[in-house]
Parts: sequence; C-alpha cells; structure tokens
Amino acid sequence: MAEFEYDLFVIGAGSGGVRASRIAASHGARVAVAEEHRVGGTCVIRGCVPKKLLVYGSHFAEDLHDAQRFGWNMARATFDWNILRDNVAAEVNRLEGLYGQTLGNNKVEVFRERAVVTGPNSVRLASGREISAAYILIATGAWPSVPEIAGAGHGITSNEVFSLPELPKRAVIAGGGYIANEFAGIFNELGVKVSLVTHGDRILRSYDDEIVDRLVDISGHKGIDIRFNCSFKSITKQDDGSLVIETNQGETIETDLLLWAIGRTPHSKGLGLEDVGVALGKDGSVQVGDDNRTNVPSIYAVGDVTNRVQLTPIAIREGHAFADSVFGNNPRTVNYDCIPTAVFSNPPIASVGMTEAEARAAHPDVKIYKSDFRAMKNVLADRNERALYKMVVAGANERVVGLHLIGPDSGEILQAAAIAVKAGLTKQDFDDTVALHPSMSEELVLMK
Ligand SMILES: Cc1cc2nc3c(=O)[nH]c(=O)nc-3n(C[C@H](O)[C@H](O)[C@H](O)COP(=O)(O)OP(=O)(O)OC[C@H]3O[C@@H](n4cnc5c(N)ncnc54)[C@H](O)[C@@H]3O)c2cc1C
Ligand SMILES: NC(=O)c1ccc[n+]([C@@H]2O[C@H](COP(=O)([O-])OP(=O)(O)OC[C@H]3O[C@@H](n4cnc5c(N)ncnc54)[C@H](O)[C@@H]3O)[C@@H](O)[C@H]2O)c1
Repeated sequence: MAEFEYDLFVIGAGSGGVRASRIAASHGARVAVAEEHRVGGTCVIRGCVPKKLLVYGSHFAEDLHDAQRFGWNMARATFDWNILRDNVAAEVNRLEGLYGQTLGNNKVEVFRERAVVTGPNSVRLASGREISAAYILIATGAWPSVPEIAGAGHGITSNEVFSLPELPKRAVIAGGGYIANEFAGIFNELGVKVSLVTHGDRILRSYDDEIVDRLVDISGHKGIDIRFNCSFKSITKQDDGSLVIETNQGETIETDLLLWAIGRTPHSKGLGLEDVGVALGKDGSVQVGDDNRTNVPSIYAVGDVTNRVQLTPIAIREGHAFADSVFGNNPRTVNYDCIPTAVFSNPPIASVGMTEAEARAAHPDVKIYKSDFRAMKNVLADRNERALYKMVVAGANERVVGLHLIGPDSGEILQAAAIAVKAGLTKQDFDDTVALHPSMSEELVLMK
C-alpha cells in the first residue's frame, strides 16, 4: 500500500468514521479522516448527546412539581433556557475535544475540512489538496429532510434546535418519528405550547401499536396537541417574526417556531460518488453489501449514509467491523437482529424484537403478556400516568420474540432485558427469575 499516501481515508468523523479510523489505525494502518463540521458527528454534536441532556433538563419541571408530594416545599422554581443551552453546549465541546484526542492518540491525521471523492483511490480536500489512499470509507451520515413547499425555509431542523437564542412560546413540530416525539416532550416540559403535526394516521410506525397509543394518550394529557393526517401547504412569515402555516385541512396554525423532523436523507450529494461509479439508491443511500463494500472495490461505506439502520451503535459496529475486516485480518459482519431502541419521549418508549403485529404475521401461535401499572413514584406524586410493559412470545415453548415498554426509565430497563431476548430465552426463564423489589423492572418477571 506504500504507493498511496494513506492506507485509509475516511470522510466524516462521526460515530462510524471515528470508530473505523481508530480501529484501523490500531491494526497498523496509516489513517486520515476529513470532517467538515465538528469531530464527533451528529450524535455527539447535534444528536443523541445534547438531546438526552435536554431530556434530563426539561424533566425537572415534572420532578420539581412532584417533589411537593414528597414533602419538599420550594420557593417558585424558575427556568433559564440560556443556562441549560450553554451548559449542554459546553459538555458537547468537552466531548468533541475527547474525540479529537482519541484520534490523535491513535495517530489518525484529522483534516478539518470537506473532502470529496475524485477516484477509486483519491479524494480532494476543500483546500484543493489531492490525497491518495488504498481504501476510502464514506461515513458522511445523513441530513435532515425539508419538504419542497413554499416557505419551508422559515422552519428549522435538529441542526439548529440546540442553539436557539430563546425558547419560543409556541412550537409546531412536523413529523411523527423519533425527533418529533423527543422534542415535543422537551419543549412541552419547558413550557412551550407544542403541536405535533404528522401527515399519517399514526406516529412512530415501527413501534408496537398499543405502546404508541399510550404515548399519544399521555402526550395529550400533558398538553401536546397531536394532529394526524395533516400536511402543510405553505408557510409565511409575519412582520412580528411569527409563522402562519396553511394546512391541507384548510386551517391555519400560527406559531413562533417550526421544527422539521420528517426524516434524515443519506448525505451523499456532491461527494463525487456518481462520477467514480459508486452505486446509489433512489434515496441517495450508498449501496453496500454485508461487508460494507460498494461496487467499487476500494470504496466502503458505513452508518447513516447507507440508510440501513440510522442509529449510533449501528454506525459504530459497522465502522468497527469494516476496520477489523479490511485491516485486522478478521472478516466479520454486523448482526442486525434484535436491536434495542428507545424514543426519549416523555415518558420514554423502549423496544426490542418483534411488535405484536410483526409476530402475528410471522408466527402461527403468538401470545401476549402485559403489565399495565402505575409506577410507585407516580402514585405518591398523584400523577395519573400508567406504564405499559408488553411481552410478545411465540411457539409452544413461549420464546420471547419482542419486549415493548413505555414508562419512566424504560430505556435503562430495556437494555438488560434485551440480552435475554437476543439470547432466545422463554417466558418461563423470565418467570424463574426472582423479582427485584420494589422496582419497575420487576414487572418484566411478573407479567400475566
Ligand atoms: C436530533 C437527533 C437525535 C438522535 N438521537 C439518537 C439517539 O438517542 N440514539 C441513537 O442511537 N441515535 C440517535 N440519532 C442518530 C445518530 O446521531 C446517527 O445514527 C449517527 O450519528 C450516525 O453516525 P454516522 O457516523 O453514520 O454519521 P454522523 O455521526 O452524522 O457523522 C457524519 C459526519 O460526516 C461529516 N461530513 C459529511 N460530509 C462530509 C464531507 N464531504 N467531508 C467531510 N466531512 C463530512 C459530517 O459533518 C458529520 O460530522 C439522533 C440523530 C439526531 C439528528
Ligand atoms: N432515540 C433515538 O434512537 C433517535 C432519536 C432521534 C433520531 N434517531 C434516528 O434519526 C432518524 C431520523 O429521525 P426523524 O425523527 O427525523 O425521522 P423518523 O424516520 O423517525 O420519522 C419521520 C417521521 O416524519 C413523518 N413524515 C415524513 N414526511 C413528512 C412530511 N412531509 N410531513 C409530515 N410528516 C412527515 C413520517 O411519517 C415519520 O413519522 C430516525 O429514523 C432514527 O433512526 C434516533
């Protein structure tokens, strides 16, 4: 590989690119990575991490309220968005520094500029420098979609939402997926009047219907206005800066902020991939095999840009598998079965395996076990909000093929239970495990 300046050139220092760079370098490869925005990528800079911190920050609204039932008598609590926003931004800066350090410690050269592909073994940096590499890894992630309707540019996306100069009084969130539900919860807790507007008749389509129904119900009680089968015709900005949205239902919605959360498109445009013959899907996704290789043998791709599963742990695993396969003499692929996921809505949803509908379509004998309960903390707080745990089992031995939770801390609870589902354990195995009392997770071994 000495004929090339690097053994590997990675485009994009996000979840997938950083992991691939670090592991390839640890296998002895000479690695460089280009990043046009900030090292760490979407998850660290404007995704999972700042989002989760805002979820924590906003939830204090309910916690402080409920605390009174536990004997805490506080002076009127006040909230300052600038403090939360700036502290979150400082934490993101700290993490960005750590990611840069990790790359440096592993002798990965970082070019803080845009790169495009110019050949099967060459890339060009924004500064004009041409670099050759034996292998190129595309790890450029995805980009928030914005529809092509009049005035769409008056809305913002998740790219901008973490640095709002001030909190709006009213917000309309377009979409019914992860980002829409997470920000509906965050904004609502922070006192913003939220409308979640979705063009379909359901939200969170990949999740179990009953669990989603519970979220819709609780969100409604918390004051989030969810509008189904509603799409936008136009958006106009008024003199006072507020927006008027005209919908297909013939009504108008006035708001101070519009957040587009309608999906993320693979970030492959203008990368030069078509020119070197890399096959792209209709959605712009880089087409790869199980080995993450494109149809051009020296070019690979991992993470959101391939639009397989847009989650950080998956991008990381794909990047790791790529580096081990190509540079570590250890060819391996990622197993996509039983990926645990969570929506950090309020309350959160967490899920692994098949929904009830998926299981019924795949297996002749499916049985459902449930626990519909009020968390002990919510009972004393006089908060009328019920959790729902649902176990989907299949076959004579009642193998657990799906587990679906909505309730406080459900993401924390599901991760451990996902090991059991992935391992193929049965309802009896759950029943044989002694409950840890008192806890919410004990419901997992007490389901009827
Ligand atoms: C608001 C939000 C919340 C999320 N929350 C979660 C969550 O809770 N859990 C979860 O698992 N996932 C979450 N995700 C998804 C997660 O962030 C992504 O799946 C993950 O970051 C994908 O990693 P990646 O390496 O494919 O791409 P990214 O992390 O997006 O990295 C791609 C990098 O490439 C850079 N780049 C692009 N083009 C070029 C170029 N030509 N030259 C140089 N650099 C370039 C970009 O600037 C970016 O830094 C969230 C996403 C968003 C938007
Ligand atoms: N907690 C997490 O793990 C997490 C959090 C945020 C994002 N993510 C990842 O990022 C991806 C992108 O998130 P997202 O929320 O933007 O997308 P999403 O795919 O989760 O949801 C998009 C939603 O927008 C709706 N929609 C599509 N076009 C529309 C339109 N023109 N008008 C109104 N609604 C429309 C869809 O029906 C869907 O409900 C997710 O799919 C997920 O993989 C994960």
